[in-house]
Amino acid sequence: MWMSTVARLALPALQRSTSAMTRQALRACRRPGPTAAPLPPCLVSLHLRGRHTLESASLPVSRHLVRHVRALDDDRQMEVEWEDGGHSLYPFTWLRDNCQCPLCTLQSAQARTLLLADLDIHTGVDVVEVTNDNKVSIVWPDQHVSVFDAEWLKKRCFSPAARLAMQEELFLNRRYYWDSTLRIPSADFDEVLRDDKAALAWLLALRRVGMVYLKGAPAEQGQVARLAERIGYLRLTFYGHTWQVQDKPMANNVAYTSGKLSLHTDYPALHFAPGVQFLHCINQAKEGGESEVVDGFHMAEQLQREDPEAFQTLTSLRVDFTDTGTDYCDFMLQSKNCIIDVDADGRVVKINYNNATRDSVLDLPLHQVQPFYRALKAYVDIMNRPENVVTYRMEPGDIVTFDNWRLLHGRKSYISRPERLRHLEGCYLDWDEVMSRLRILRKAVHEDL
Ligand SMILES: C[N+](C)(C)CCCC(=O)O
Ligand SMILES: O=C(O)CCC(=O)C(=O)O
Ligand SMILES: [Fe+2]
Ligand SMILES: [Zn+2]
Repeated sequence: MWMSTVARLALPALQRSTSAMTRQALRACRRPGPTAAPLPPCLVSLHLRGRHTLESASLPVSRHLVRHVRALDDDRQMEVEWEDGGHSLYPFTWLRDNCQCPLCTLQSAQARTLLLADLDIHTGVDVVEVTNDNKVSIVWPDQHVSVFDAEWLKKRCFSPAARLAMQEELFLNRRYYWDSTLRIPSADFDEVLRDDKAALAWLLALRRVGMVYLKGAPAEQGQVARLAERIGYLRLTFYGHTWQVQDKPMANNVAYTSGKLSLHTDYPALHFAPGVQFLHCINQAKEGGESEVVDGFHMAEQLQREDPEAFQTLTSLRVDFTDTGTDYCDFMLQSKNCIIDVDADGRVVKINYNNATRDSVLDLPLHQVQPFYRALKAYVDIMNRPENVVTYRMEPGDIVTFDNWRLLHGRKSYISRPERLRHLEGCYLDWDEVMSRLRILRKAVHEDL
């Protein structure tokens, strides 16, 4: 199994920017150039999805100076002319709504106290001017005064490019797509727990690549919970705070047998499936039990290209999923999910597919049943192509952390030995909490420089 070390590679890049750091961390996943030392043949092809460059994700370091401001009263907008020649427009309504003064904002919570009932969405302005400390001050008709920081305004510019850059900084939605040549980004378990830079590199790669391998954890229960605490808190489900993947009598889930698990995302029986999954190998089988993963977003893109009709079907038809049993407590789940979720702009955002929990109830008109199976088969066939699948074998102490909205994972069947049971411990988190920690770490690491 070939891997690249995210933490170590990320360090020198920190002097530049977060995005440079990501780039550095991810460079490890690329196939080395012809000048590199003799290398294993099976490395990497990643390509970046998205329209803009990595640089736009960087935290701004330059200082933006305001040259001039003026009120465009007819448009009810304020225009800022920047020292570098650029211009930004800000609607009066938005400016009044976002007044940062202690009357309009609860400073301790950085939250708006101004009520919408008290916002005049047709307001004019009396005076706009640049202060001598590079701020913009506005006097409103009722003589309320707002003062805006130039940097703060610049980041909130409404131009398409500025909005795109801000959204990328907040959400890191650009992904590196991969296939079987991926070198799984890897990091040291203890380092990630101890060191903020290592933790940041881990979460950046988890977001961009969708998967990071952590090595060196103790081969005993409790480690995925420690890792979840590093971020915030884990996601409780009916299978418990953490759960033990073992061959169990009267298994309440196909995962708890020694059988093969075809490529799946976990928990499509929930309408909001867990965003992130950790799996820690405590004991591996002597024979079988190897792991497989594919990049579900990349596979969806391939499906869209090769078979647009199937893509259309899987992004529009909602499929029933079901899960009944007892574990943390008794449960009887039903959900309806598209196999491929797209956002309002048609971008793939989440895969929901576990063949084991797909319900026999299929809420489709008769004529859509066969087209649905045809489409699902087309997607699964693409996933199962050897050039798309990454195979690895977990050993005791290994933890795989991955994007459960994006990756599909599976395992080969194994021979179960009761005296030395194969044992993985797993847990879930959600992306909101993971991204929250990522932003805090990014801020802390940048301020530390
Ligand atoms: C591993 N486990 C049992 C917690 C969940 C398996 C995934 C699923 O049923 O969708
Ligand atoms: O046993 C494994 O390797 C994977 C288990 C799994 O996918 C699951 O528990 O959902
Ligand atoms: Fe799973
Ligand atoms: Zn105010």
